[in-house]
Amino acid sequence: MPAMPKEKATTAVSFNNFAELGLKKERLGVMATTMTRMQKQQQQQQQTCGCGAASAVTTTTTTSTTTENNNNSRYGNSNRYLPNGHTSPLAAALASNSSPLPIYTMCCSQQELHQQQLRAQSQNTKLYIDAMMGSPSSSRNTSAATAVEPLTPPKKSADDYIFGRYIGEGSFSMVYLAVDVHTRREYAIKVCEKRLILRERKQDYIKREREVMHMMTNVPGFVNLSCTFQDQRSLYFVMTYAKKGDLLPYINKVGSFDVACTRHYAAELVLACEQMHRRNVVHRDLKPENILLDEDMHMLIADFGSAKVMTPKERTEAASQLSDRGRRRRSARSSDDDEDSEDLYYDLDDQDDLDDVDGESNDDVDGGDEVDSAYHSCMPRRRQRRPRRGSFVGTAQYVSPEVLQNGPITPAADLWALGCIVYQMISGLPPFRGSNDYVIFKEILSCGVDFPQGFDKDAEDLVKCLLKVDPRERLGAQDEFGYYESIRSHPFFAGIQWRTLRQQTPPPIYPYLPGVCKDEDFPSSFSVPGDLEPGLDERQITRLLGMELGVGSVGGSDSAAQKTAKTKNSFDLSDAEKMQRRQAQKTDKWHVFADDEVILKKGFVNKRKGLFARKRMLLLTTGPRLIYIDPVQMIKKGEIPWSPELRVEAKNFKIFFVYTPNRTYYLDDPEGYALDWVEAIENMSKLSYGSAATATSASASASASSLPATSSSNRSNSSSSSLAIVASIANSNSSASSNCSPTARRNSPAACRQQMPLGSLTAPTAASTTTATLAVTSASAAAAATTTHAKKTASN
Ligand SMILES: Nc1ncnc2c1ncn2[C@@H]1O[C@H](COP(=O)(O)OP(=O)(O)OP(=O)(O)O)[C@@H](O)[C@H]1O
Repeated sequence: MPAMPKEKATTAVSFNNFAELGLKKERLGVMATTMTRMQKQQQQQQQTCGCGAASAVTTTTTTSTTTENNNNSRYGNSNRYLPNGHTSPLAAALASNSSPLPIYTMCCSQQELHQQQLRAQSQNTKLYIDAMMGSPSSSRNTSAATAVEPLTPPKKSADDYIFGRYIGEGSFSMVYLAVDVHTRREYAIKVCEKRLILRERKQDYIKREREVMHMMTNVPGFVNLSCTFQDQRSLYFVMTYAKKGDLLPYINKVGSFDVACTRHYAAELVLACEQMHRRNVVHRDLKPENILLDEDMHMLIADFGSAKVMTPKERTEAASQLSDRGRRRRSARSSDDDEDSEDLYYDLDDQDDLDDVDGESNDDVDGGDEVDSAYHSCMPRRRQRRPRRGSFVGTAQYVSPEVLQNGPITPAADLWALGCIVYQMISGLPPFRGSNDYVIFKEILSCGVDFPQGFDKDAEDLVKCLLKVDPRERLGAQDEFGYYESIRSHPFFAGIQWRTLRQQTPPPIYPYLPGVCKDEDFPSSFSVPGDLEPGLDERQITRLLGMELGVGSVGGSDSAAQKTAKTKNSFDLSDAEKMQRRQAQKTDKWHVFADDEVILKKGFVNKRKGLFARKRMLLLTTGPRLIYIDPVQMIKKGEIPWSPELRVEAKNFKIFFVYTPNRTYYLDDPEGYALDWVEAIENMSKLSYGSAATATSASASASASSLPATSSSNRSNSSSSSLAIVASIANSNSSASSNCSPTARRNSPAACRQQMPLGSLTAPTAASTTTATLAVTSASAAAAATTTHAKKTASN
């Protein structure tokens, strides 16, 4: 999920590293003993080497598919399960790791020696991973010897779960939905490949994630870690399954949330921050992708790989460092005792990789434009990662200025992220955007936040209070430890019942469209376009009622092309007609964007994403395709993907929505041809996918046409929309995931083979519900708009 390299590559694990890792004392002690034993054995082996050169000996734990159960093994409370009185599975694992089997003992050349040392180092690293997760070999040995076998909980292994489907992937992990064969409970199981962890040197990351997940298990609002185990190839984290996926696709789908919805999720995030911070955990990578949603649409915070667990001393030191205004980032670099201090340092003076600072990606084939480009850059995926000389913990768009400047890490870093996320929920995009990290970082340090028109004023104030460059000035930073009174009492949160928040049903996800009034069919801001001809002739009526078939809403300058288009009302063109039309449109300046297809309809629209809008020329072609073009730069910006699931809905004469499985496109035709567009797109859909694709829509349309155009009907439209949004995202999640990705196949062919349909795992009616709901919504909205128009015409 996170796209940025989160940490400096750790050196191969040596004994000294353990101390840096801040392991608990007893664990450190046991590890020390083990490592000393290993070193001694190596020395002994070296002594047996007769050539005088130091030869390395590697050891093996004779790994097998035996697994080690760490179930319920939170340190300190699970001793009764552990063999030989060890205080943790880690200790038990390490202590029993005392009989490594020598693989070889041989005299060797320097080169061989080097290779052997590398192998030994890697083996030590492996042992370290074993130690983190509980060593399989050690557990086997120990359990054989132990007298307390009956107290050992049943060992878990991959065989205890049915792996249902692929959910997603991280840098070195795959996450699957699985069912415990004994309890039938669903879990998300993160399977981390040891090979990749070693290669990427992510041992610390994994250790930290496990440690913090343990700390946050059973805390409301967090993904529980049910158990961990491992086999020869992988480490397994068995976690709460967050059924509704992460927050980002929801924002993406509706563009942005309405205020009630934003308020609720922001409040849940405040509670989560309180829970973490009172445990001295700073997440450091809060972002919509790391906010998962449970079945009831409540937040579950995940992904603690970047988290920092602060000791009280560190907290005090950070606080005092914060007050030292004269401290500059370069001097901080040498003195900071944060284990990640070098990782955190991002050198903004480094011009080495400042290519494309002003560049803008035009190659957005996924249906994006420059807003989307910014958006996509806000969702840095792994493939967007670039190796850097200095890196940092977190994700570019949400990283706080003090993290960028290598300042002391305090919980206020998460409050900064909270401000970014509130901004994104309301507006659709994070506050700091840019074509590359450098631009984003400059934006962050200058804290130049623009609030687009329509941004809720209380939300704006809250965001401004949270996005303070000086962490001490951030709202909540001076509050009582782990209780953000000043945030809770901000006017934006008025009405929030904090104590029962997680028991309440979250508000449905409504798009936030200040231009679309929910209580009237025509927003008061509607103004008649100046370039329309006066009168109410047949053509105007047709335009107003949206009955004109297949004729484009073309601006004045394109009226010739419009006349050409008007000659055909049907999209069902013969080959000869197509050829003729193509010939005729060659003089049209938009023709070059149509890839030699016939342009059936075209017109300027404002394409909205959250509160942001861009003017675009929209083309409907015989493809069928919906292509949008930047009319200033004359660049194709993207396409709305066609599929049988594509649906279209008119909100009023100006605004229409195009629903696709993964995104809703909010389009605003300033000339008021929204109903034309709906009609044309539906016609094209019928033509491409048969009447079945639109049959539901048509029948719903017939029945919905008798619906009164009241505000309540509008509200129910919105409600249907939002339900559909949840259903369709959940559905698209499952359908997208049900296809085993290439990476999944590559990494876990067995798991992919196991992708059997698990009846209890899927929501079989989701697709049909979504389709029907959207169709009804579309039809009733059109009916509402038409009826109201008729009323207005009559009154005129
Ligand atoms: N408990 C869970 N329930 C449902 N989905 C999950 C769960 N945990 C992770 N996922 C999903 O699985 C995907 C991969 O998650 P994972 O934690 O492996 O990687 P990541 O955190 O995205 O990336 P990285 O490991 O690089 O930080 C994500 O898309 C995430 O939304």
